[in-house]
Amino acid sequence: MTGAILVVNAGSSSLKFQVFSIEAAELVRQIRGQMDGIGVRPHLRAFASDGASIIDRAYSAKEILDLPAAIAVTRDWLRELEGLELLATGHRVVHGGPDFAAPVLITDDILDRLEEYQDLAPLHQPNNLAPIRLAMQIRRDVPQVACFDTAFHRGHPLVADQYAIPRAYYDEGVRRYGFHGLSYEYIAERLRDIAPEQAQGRVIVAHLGSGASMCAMNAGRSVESTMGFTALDGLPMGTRPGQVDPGVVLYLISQRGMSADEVTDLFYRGSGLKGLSGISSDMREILASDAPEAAFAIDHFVYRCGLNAGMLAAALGGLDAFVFTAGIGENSAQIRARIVSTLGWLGAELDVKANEAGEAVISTPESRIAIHVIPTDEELMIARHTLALIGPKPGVTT
Ligand SMILES: Nc1ncnc2c1ncn2[C@@H]1O[C@H](COP(=O)(O)OP(=O)(O)O)[C@@H](O)[C@H]1O
Ligand SMILES: CC(=O)OP(=O)(O)O
Ligand SMILES: [Mg+2]
Repeated sequence: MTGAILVVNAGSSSLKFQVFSIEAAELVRQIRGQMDGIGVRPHLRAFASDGASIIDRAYSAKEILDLPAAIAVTRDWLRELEGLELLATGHRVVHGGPDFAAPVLITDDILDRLEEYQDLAPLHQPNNLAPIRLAMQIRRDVPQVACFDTAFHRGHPLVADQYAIPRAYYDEGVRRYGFHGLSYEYIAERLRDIAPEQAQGRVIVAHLGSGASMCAMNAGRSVESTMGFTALDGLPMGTRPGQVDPGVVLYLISQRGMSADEVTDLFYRGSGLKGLSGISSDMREILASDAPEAAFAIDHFVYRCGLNAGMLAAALGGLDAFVFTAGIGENSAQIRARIVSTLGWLGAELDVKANEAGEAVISTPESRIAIHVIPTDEELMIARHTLALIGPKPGVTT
C-alpha cells in the first residue's frame, strides 16, 4: 500500500472507521469497520476490501458503555495497522458553528475554536475532538482534517436559517444549522449517478439512524433540515426527543427545579425510543420486543417521520423522490413500509416485495414518487474531502 487515509466517524451509538489507500490519485477502500450498539450490545466488525471479515467481536454493554470506551478498544485494534504510511486522518466533526462551512486542516487554534461547540453537541463533539487532540499529540506529522455535519446545509436561505427571536441571537450564532450533512452530501452524489433526473428535482432524504433527521434537497442542494441549532430537533431518535415545545424546557427548570445538566441528560440520553419504550434506544431491540411500549415507540417514530416529511415537502413545493438511509432506513423493511404509508397523500406507492427484498428502488412503477434505499457512506465523503485538502503527496503515484 502506498499511503493511506484513515477516517473516523463517531456517531451517537457507533464508531465507524475506514482505511483508504490512494492509488493513481484515487481512493481505494482497504478496510471498513464499525463498533455499533455502544452501551446496548456492542459489536466490533471490520472487513477487508474483498469483503473478508478481519474482526467480529461482541462485547458486553458494561465493557463498552460509551464512545470513549469504543474509541479506546478500536484504537488498540487499529494499532495493528501501524505498518501503514498514514498520509492523513479525516474526522467527522458534528458541529462547525457559524464559521466552518467547509472541511479544514486542523490547527491547535481551530481545535480550540471547535471545542467551544461541545455543549451544542454533547453526544458527539467531545468524541469527535478527543481523537484529534490525541493524534495532534502523538502524530504531529500526520495532517488531521475535520469535516462538518453542518457544512452541507450552510447554503440555506435566511428565512430557513433564522429562528423567530431577535436578530442579535442569529448574529451570535443561534441558527438552524442542520446535521448529518456528510451523509446527505454523499446521497446527493449517489442519486446523481443512479437517477440523474430525480437528483435535479425535489428530494427528501431520511437519515434514520441512532440520530435521525430529514433533509429537503432541491437540485442536489440542501434547502431545509428537520434539525436546527443542535441535533435535538426534528424526529425522535434513539435517546433524543426530536421536536419539543421550548415551554417544556421552561417547565422542567422553573416548576420541576431541574438543573441545566439534568435537562441536558433527559434530552440527550433519556428520551426518544429509550424514553418512550423504557426498553432500549436501539431500534432492533424495540422491533424484537412484544411490549406495548415498544409498539408505541414505533408508532410515535413513524408518525413524526410522516409529519416531518410533510413539512419538508411543503418547503420543496412538492416531491419527486424520497430516499431512506442510515441504520434504520437501510435495514428495516418494516419501518420503511410504515413511513411510506404516511406518504400516500403525496402519491407514494410501495412495492412490497422490492421493499422486503431490500432492493434499491422500493416504489411501484405507478408511484408518483420514486422511493430509494441508498446505503450512506459518510466515511467515503470524509476521505474525499481529506484527499482534496492534503493534495497529492510525494511518493503517491498519480
Ligand atoms: N436490521 C435492522 N433493523 C432495524 N434497525 C436497525 C437494523 N440495523 C441497525 N438498525 C438501527 O440503526 C440504528 C443505528 O444506526 P446508525 O446509522 O449506525 O447510527 P449512528 O451513526 O447514529 O450511531 C440503531 O437504532 C439500530 O438499531
Ligand atoms: C448528528 C447526529 O445525530 O449524528 P448520529 O446520527 O451519527 O448520532
Ligand atoms: Mg451516524
